[in-house]
Amino acid sequence: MKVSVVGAGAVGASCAEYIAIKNFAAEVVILDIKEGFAEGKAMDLMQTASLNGFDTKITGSTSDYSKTANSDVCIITSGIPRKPGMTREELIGINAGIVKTVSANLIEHSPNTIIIVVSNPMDTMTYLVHKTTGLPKNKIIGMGGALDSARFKYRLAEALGAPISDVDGMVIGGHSDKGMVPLIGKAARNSVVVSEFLSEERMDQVVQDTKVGGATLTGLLGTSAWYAPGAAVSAMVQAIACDTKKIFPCSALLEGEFGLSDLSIGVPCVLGANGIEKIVEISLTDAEKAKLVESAAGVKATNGLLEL
Ligand SMILES: NC(=O)c1ccc[n+]([C@@H]2O[C@H](COP(=O)([O-])OP(=O)(O)OC[C@H]3O[C@@H](n4cnc5c(N)ncnc54)[C@H](O)[C@@H]3O)[C@@H](O)[C@H]2O)c1
Ligand SMILES: O=C(O)C[C@H](O)C(=O)O
Repeated sequence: MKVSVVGAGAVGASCAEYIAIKNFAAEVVILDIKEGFAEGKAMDLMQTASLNGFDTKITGSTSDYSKTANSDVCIITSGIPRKPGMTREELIGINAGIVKTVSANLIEHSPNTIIIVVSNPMDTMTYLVHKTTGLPKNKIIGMGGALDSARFKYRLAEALGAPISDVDGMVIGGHSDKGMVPLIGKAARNSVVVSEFLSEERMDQVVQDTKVGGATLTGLLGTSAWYAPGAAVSAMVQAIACDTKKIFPCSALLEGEFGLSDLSIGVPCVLGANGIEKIVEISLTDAEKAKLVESAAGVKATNGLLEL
C-alpha cells in the first residue's frame, strides 16, 4: 500500500510515523509547501527505521504531486491549526482554499485514491472535498470521531479507575467543542454500562471533558494536539490497508441516514479496503438523537460559509 500525507507539520509527521511503525504500508510520501520541510521530516523518520523496526519507505516532497501518484490512501493535514481561545470553525477562511487545492492535486495523480480529511473545521472540510471532487462518497472520510472516542475512553478510564483496555465508548456528531455527542449511555466497562459505576454528575463531567479535549490540549500546548490525531489516522488507514471492517466513527456524507442529509458528520462506519463500506445506523435514544440533530445544525451553519 502507498499512502501520501499532505502537510508535514505536527499532525502529518505523526500520521507518517505511526503508519510506518505499524509496518503495514510499503511506502509513505509526505508533501508540504514549505521548501525542504517534508524531505527533512521524511529523512528524520527514516533514521528511526532501524531503531523502531519498520521497513516502510518514507520520502518527502516539496509541492511535487507526481511523487504521490497512485496512492491508495491520501491524508490531508495541510492548513493552520488553532491557537488557544480559538474555535476550529475560525480556521475555515484559510483552510478551505488549501483543502480544495490539495484535494484536486492529489486526485489528479491518484484518481482512485481514498482521502482522509484531517484539516479543520474537519466536517466542513470533508463536505468541501465531497462537493468539489468527483470521488465516490465511500472514498472521502473525515477523521474526528476516532480521536474524540479515544479521548472519551481516556476520560472514562480516569473516572472509573480502570485500565483503558477495559473501557469502550464512542463519540458521534460534529468534531467541534459544542457538537460532539459522547454516547455516555452506551459506554461500558467490560460490557457493563458505566452508569453502574459512576454518578450522573461524574458522567456529565466525563462528557464535558471529552468535548473540550482538543481545546484543553491547545491551551496546554499553545497549538493543537498531534500524537493522538496521528494515532487515530493510522488506525483508520490500517483498517483500510488490512481490510479489517472495524467500526470507527467517521465524518461521512449522509443521505438520509439518522434522518440527516447533505452534510458530512461523525457516525459509526465500517472501514475496509473500499473506505467507508457501511454506515451503521445504531439506535439512538431520543436525547441522543436530539443532540445529533443539534450538532448537524452547527455543522450545516459552518458549511454555509463555504463558497461552493
Ligand atoms: N481532525 C482532527 O481531529 C484534527 C486533529 C489535529 C489537528 N487537526 C487539524 O490539522 C491541521 C494541521 O495541524 P498541525 O498541527 O499539523 O499544523 P502545522 O502547522 O504543524 O502543519 C500544517 C502544515 O501544512 C502545511 N501547508 C500549508 N498549506 C499547504 C499547502 N497548500 N500544501 C501543502 N502543505 C501546506 C504547512 O507548511 C505546515 O507544515 C489543522 O487544521 C488542525 O486544526 C485536525
Ligand atoms: O483541537 C483542535 O483544534 C485540533 C483537533 O481538532 C483536536 O481535536 O485535537
